[in-house]
Amino acid sequence: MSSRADGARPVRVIVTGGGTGGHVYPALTTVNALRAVLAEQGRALSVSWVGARGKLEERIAGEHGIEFLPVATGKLRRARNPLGMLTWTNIKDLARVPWGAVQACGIVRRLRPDVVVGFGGYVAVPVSVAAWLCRRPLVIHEQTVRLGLANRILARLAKVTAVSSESTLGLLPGGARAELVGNPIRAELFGGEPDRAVAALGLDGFDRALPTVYVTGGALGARQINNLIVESLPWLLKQANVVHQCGAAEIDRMREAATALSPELAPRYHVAEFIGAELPDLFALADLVVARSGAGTIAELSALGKPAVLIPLASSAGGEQSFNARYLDERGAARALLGEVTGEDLRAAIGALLDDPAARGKMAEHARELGKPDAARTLSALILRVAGA
Ligand SMILES: CC(=O)N[C@H]1[C@@H](OP(=O)(O)OP(=O)(O)OC[C@H]2O[C@@H](n3ccc(=O)[nH]c3=O)[C@H](O)[C@@H]2O)O[C@H](CO)[C@@H](O)[C@@H]1O
Repeated sequence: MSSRADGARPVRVIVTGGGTGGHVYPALTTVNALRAVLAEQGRALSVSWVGARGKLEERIAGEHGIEFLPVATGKLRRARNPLGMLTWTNIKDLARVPWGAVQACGIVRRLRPDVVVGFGGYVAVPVSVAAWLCRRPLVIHEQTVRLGLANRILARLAKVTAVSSESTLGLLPGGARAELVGNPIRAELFGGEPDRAVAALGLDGFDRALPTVYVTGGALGARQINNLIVESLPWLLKQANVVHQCGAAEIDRMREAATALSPELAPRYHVAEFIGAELPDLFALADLVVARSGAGTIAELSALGKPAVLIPLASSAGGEQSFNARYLDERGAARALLGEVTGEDLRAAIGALLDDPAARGKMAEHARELGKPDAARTLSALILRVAGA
């Protein structure tokens, strides 16, 4: 097995990771950046994505012409049943991990990648272990400020753990090598145009003299945020237009709630289950964002310099979303609403920012200071260095 990529043939990379947008989009963005960097050097990329069957990564890899290879995977849960014992599901999931590692070993042996890059999610565990067992160089990317459970284990096996935030550097286990790169975000997010969002989403009823608030619950939507917004809509729409991404499971309930709005306010409200290709333009249109504080969302808000009110998912692994939200809040880059959030809390936070464009401007500036718009290229350079390319 050759240990270094030579100049003549394509650089062979296995990426792995998935489950949610927070892992999948950084992986996709990095593949695109690797392709671009290598093309500038007149070289090609040969890439395979190892993920879990039926999850977001399979669809996204397919849509972007990336070879997809499935392996078995299971959730590594810390929580057990109330008696403190492992449940049957825990045991089944645990048993799938070594089987996934056996499958992943077969893939790594066959493809002989120059480097394996893990972006987190349960599926990254067996594939990263396989890279280590087969002595292929491993790079781990951590999106969150806190180090996830899987990546804390895998960091010891990796040549380099690439982190998104400076404060993560101190959290790595002894012996692990870390470099700060940021969290890769899709290049197209930087090219948004407000007027295109109005046309693409059909926002003709919006009052363009008023600010626009973009509400997002993360790729799947967030019931808590949906409830808070529905309760606050009659107040909010008097002073702003609202685009509300609510998740597929809640779209009917949200449309039903919107029928109660007065004819004067209703045209200022647009609800969607998911924002696809319109996202760059919508970010450009938004004067304020109300969001969950998943790592992908906060990386985007920072890189784009968007003022935000963050409502973290309190039960995210290790309270990671609360940590993210607090991190931005302490740096003046967002307003975090922690613990039990009431409609009144949300209205106070939104109202303070809508009434004060200068405060929004300052918040946007602080957000931009934390942003790392070059993360994808920095990470690509690191990956190619580890690959010996
Ligand atoms: C519930 C859960 O476990 N969440 C985790 C998950 O976040 P999750 O994947 O839910 O959220 P993130 O904020 O990290 O990423 C969401 C991504 O989806 C995109 N998007 C969202 C809505 C939409 O309509 N269109 C769209 O494109 C966002 O722009 C972003 O790129 O992985 C993150 C990264 O490890 C973690 O920080 C989160 O705690």
